[in-house]
Parts: sequence; structure tokens; C-alpha cells
Amino acid sequence: MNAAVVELAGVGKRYGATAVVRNVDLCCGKGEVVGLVGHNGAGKSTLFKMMLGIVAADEGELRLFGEPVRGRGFRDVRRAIGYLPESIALYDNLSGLETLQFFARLKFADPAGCAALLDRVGLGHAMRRAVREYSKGMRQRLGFAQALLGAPRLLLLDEPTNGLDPQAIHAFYDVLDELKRGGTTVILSSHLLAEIQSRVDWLAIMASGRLVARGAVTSLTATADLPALAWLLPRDDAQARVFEALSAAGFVPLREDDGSLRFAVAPARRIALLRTLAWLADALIDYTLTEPTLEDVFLRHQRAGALPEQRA
Ligand SMILES: Nc1ncnc2c1ncn2[C@@H]1O[C@H](COP(=O)(O)OP(=O)(O)OP(=O)(O)O)[C@@H](O)[C@H]1O
Repeated sequence: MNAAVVELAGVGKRYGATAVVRNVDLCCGKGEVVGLVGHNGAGKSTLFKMMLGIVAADEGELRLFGEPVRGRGFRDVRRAIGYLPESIALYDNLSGLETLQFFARLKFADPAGCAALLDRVGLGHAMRRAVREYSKGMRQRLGFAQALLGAPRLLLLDEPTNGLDPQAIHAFYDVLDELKRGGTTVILSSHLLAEIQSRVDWLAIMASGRLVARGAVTSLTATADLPALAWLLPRDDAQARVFEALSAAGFVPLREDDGSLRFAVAPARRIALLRTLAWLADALIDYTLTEPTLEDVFLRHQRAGALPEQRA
């Protein structure tokens, strides 16, 4: 069996009277790429910091590679973890190469590999320039290179594509693919669902400190029980017939100015729609059925997850 790289059970954190992470269970295996998504303040960064032992959990158990976080054996495990914080502190007067060599010494990694690492993140051309001259995206790439020092077996990346242009985002995910093939486990947080959904093995959705859903994108969308959106364009002479047939079948169509009709189709009513459309085929010019997106799933979980917080 694939031993778990990350095992969190019942993890919680409070700041004063506020519970910012609540009862989180999370398990990630070797070579998995996991997306952690959630609204601002959902608790993603706090969860990363607890996994690294930077912030102490108030409740629950955290183990990485089988070692309890903040336990005696964690120091060695910590060297196998690369971390990109949400905002990394850099010394503006050092060059990119000097910066990475500095981090390499802190991490007991070989500074000789720094130039190659900067090439890998697309900073080879700028490695001798002072960091003060770096753009936001270049700083982010330097932060990523820092996280890759020492060939980590687990990468925790807090909003790693923040500030990157589309080409750099593409290059970033290419590096992740390579790392995954080499067996590295990656957990990355993001607000960009459209970007992340095709690049991760599965997603964990946080809302108000709780993990409210997890799974592959397809299964999250399938189990969310959200309606699809149907759009029909009836022939001019068949508008009334189409409207009445849909209403008789239990749908609630809304007529647009151009004569087209829109209505929601619950998952359990999809076959009923198919039958109605087959019967109406000669009366229609066009139709589309738009599936719920990951964005819809996310918003649904955010709303559901926010309810207990609002009641508290
Ligand atoms: N040191 C701290 N003291 C008090 N409250 C804190 C501290 N650090 C974080 N918080 C609070 O904990 C909650 C979770 O913050 P966290 O940074 O983990 O969220 P996040 O999901 O990473 O948000 P974002 O997407 O905006 O980065 C927030 O309400 C935040 O204000």
C-alpha cells in the first residue's frame, strides 16, 4: 500500500476565541498533486504552517512521512519538505543566485545546484541581477526555486502562481509534472479554480476553517447535485408548443427577448429533458446544455460551509 505522506486527523487551531481551522482530516499519498482551495481567510495558510510546525495546532494529530510534526524525528523530515509561503521575504541587495545560495546554506542543500535550479524556473537569464530589480512574477519564481532546494519529497506551495503570467504558469505546472513523476507529493493552494482544476489529481475545499469537500474534479462536480442549465431556440411558429410542453414536463422555462428559453435541469430530471427534446425535435432550431462548473461547486460549498460560522 502507498504509505501516506501527509496524515492530518482532527486538526484544529484557534486564535483567541476564533477557531480558524476546525477538525480537519486530510491524507495525501506519494506523488499526488492536491489543490487546496477556499475563500480568503478560510484557513489554508494556517494549515500549511501547522504542517510545517511553524504554528502549533491546538487539536488533532499531524504526521508527515509517518513522523509527528514538532516531534523529535521531525527535524530530518523537515529537510525533505519544500515550502513556498504566501509572501516570501527576500533581501533586495542580493542577486537571485546569491539569494538562492543563501537559502541553500540554511537548508543544508548543495549551493552548486542553484544556477541550474534558477534555469529550471526560468530565471537563468536574470540570476546575477539584484532582487530589487525583479518583477513580482520573478520574485515568485525565485521563491519557487527556493522551495525546490534539496530535492524535496513534499512541496507545500501557498498560492504559487500568484503574479505569474500565463506562460510562466504553464512552465510552473510542467515542473510540477516532472516532480510528480519523480514521486514528489505537492499540495498547492489557489483561488484560481479554472487554472487549478485540470492540473491537480484532487481538490480539498476549505470554508471557514473546515474541509467541506474533497475529491477529483469530476466526482466533486458529479456529487454536488447541482442543476445544469438548458437553453432552447424554438422555431418561430412553434414557440407556444415548446413552452407548453416544457411546462407540462415540469420544467420552468424563462422566455428571453430573442424567443429562446432557459431553465434549470436538476440531475434527476435529465432523462425527462431528453424525452421532451426528442418529442420536440422538429420544433427546435438549436439547444445547449451547460454543465455546472467547479466554480459552481466551490460557491455551493462556500455557502454551506459559511452557515455555521454565521450562526455562531
Ligand atoms: N497570527 C494570527 N493571529 C490571529 N489571527 C490569525 C493569525 N494568522 C491568521 N489568522 C486568521 O486566521 C484565519 C485564517 O487565515 P489564513 O491566512 O490561514 O487564511 P487563508 O485561507 O490562507 O486566506 P487567504 O486566501 O486570504 O490567504 C483568518 O481569519 C486570519 O485572520
